[in-house]
Amino acid sequence: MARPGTADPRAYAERWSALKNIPPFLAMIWRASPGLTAIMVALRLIRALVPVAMLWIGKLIIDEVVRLTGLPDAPTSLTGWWSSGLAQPLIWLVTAELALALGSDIIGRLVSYTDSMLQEKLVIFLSLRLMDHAASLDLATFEDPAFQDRLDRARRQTTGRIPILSQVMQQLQDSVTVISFGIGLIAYNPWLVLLLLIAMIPAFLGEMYFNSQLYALNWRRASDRRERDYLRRIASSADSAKEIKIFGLNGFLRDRYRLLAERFYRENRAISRRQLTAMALLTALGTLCYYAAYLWIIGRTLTGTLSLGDLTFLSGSFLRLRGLIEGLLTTFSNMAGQALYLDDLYRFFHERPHITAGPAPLPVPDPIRQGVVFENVGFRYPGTDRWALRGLSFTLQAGETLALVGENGAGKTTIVKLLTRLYDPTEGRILLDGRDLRDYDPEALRSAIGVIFQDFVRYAMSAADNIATGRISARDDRPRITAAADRAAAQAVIDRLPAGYDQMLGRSFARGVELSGGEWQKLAIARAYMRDAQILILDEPTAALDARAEFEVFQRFHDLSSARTALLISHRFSSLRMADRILVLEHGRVQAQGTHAELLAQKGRYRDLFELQARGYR
Ligand SMILES: Nc1ncnc2c1ncn2[C@@H]1O[C@H](COP(=O)(O)OP(=O)(O)OP(=O)(O)O)[C@@H](O)[C@H]1O
Repeated sequence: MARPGTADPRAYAERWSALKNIPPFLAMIWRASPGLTAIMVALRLIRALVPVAMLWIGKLIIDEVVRLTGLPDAPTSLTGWWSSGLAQPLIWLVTAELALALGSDIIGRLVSYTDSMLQEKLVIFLSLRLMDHAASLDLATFEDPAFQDRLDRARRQTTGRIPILSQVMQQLQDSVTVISFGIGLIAYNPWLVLLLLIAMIPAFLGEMYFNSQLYALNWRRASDRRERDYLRRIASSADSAKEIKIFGLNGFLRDRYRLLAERFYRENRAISRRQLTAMALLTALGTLCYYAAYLWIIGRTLTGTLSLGDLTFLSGSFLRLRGLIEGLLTTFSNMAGQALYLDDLYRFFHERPHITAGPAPLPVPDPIRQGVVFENVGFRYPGTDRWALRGLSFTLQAGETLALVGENGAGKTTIVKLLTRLYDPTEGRILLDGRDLRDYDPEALRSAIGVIFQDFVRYAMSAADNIATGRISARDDRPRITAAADRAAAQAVIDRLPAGYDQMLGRSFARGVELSGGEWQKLAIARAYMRDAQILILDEPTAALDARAEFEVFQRFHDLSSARTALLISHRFSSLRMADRILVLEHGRVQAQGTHAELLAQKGRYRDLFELQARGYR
């Protein structure tokens, strides 16, 4: 890693090449709202030409005043001027100047208005794209920390990079203004423009350099920043407040946060200080050049080569040009800096899922006739060397309820992830009705499976929506939601809520009601029933349920799943015994299988675990 503030030539070059990101960004702005973009460009173009027009009319006014006051028989009173009609052209000029000034104000307001509307449109457009794209990616991608960094950066771009829109537009407008002033100046003396450019370029390059340094620093710090944000979040979130209070973790979290934040601050400061001195010198150079040109113009006016009007126009143009070019170069450098960050957004958008439907995916059989077969399946999580599953073979027959049992880390949840194609096996294969899972469309496959994970999501939404997420297309089908709640023994939970099915749940929003762990779990189980899926998977669905609730849930599960293929994961033997068959897993392999009675008779691992649990109840 480069020492903070040290020159990183790669970052400098990257900055220039990042400008290539601007055209696709403009294309996105256009796609976000073609109408507003067109209006914005038109308004800015008009506005761009106003300054030169105003200054030129100003010059004409001064020259006219000088000419009129120099007339041998010039009137001496205002009424005299009025009645003589001599001042008529002057009045027209002043009126034109006034009209331009008023018009420019109005256009300025319109530009701000379209700017902010367009920004809103762009945020919506980018956020929707981000959400859609994130949803299309593999779970493995999400579990990769490098991807997390990229996602974090991209997420910031959806709102953080919005100023680039105004910058690009302003740049366009200012360039047109600069060209219009430049043409005026060149007409008098081309060297003036050259002098101006020479004065500006060092400051511009300096600005570019320091911005690239700051970007490089931010880039390197993405993962630290994520940790910093994470610490701040857990130290101040409702979910963690309980544990942080009880364990007195605040000091520990604060210290870690401060350590990271201060390191970031120090590195930032080092660059900013160097920027301060260097840029002060380079800007002074610009000022010197401006005064050199100013002297030249004054000299030419004294010698009579230029008129008084020319003097105002030229010195005004020069001053405006200097400000404009300076602004243009700084914005350009900023824009190039912002464009670097756009890289992160594009890189995220270019991320592709690997688990996709083949060219001619098979329809998922309905009904499933044979079931699922794991054939010598081995699986390693990406980025790890350890086999989570190895040489795993078993069958889940159609219509049967199969239970998985095993100690923590035995690989139970991993089996579910493979079955739902959140991951593909590293070796071996999984068959559904004799065909590899990869031959089916993953989305169609997932919609045929109802699964509730241990770490199901507690949506800060209404109770009805929390159930409807199991089949969001049936969100308005209240009878279906009620039936699912009933099957999951969740009806009583809903009945106790002040607003019933419409009750907002969780603590995130006003009027939200928090549920107990078991109550949430019942809603999650209802979610699985919403699906009407061919294969039902419950991954430790009853861990938070009390004994009576668990009995009730399983009784219903048993009644309802008699004709349905089901996979049940549980540590509780009371739940396991209702399965048709039980698979005992150990270190990612099948250690034994059979019915509850058969396994007990085998005097193996299952019986040991059963005895251990039973002893606890005696
Ligand atoms: N996302 C992941 N990345 C890397 N390794 C993982 C990941 N998820 C699980 N593992 C590892 O894979 C192994 C199997 O995990 P799995 O979650 O399938 O176990 P389990 O049997 O469901 O355990 P539990 O009873 O605790 O839920 C574990 O050793 C775990 O450390």
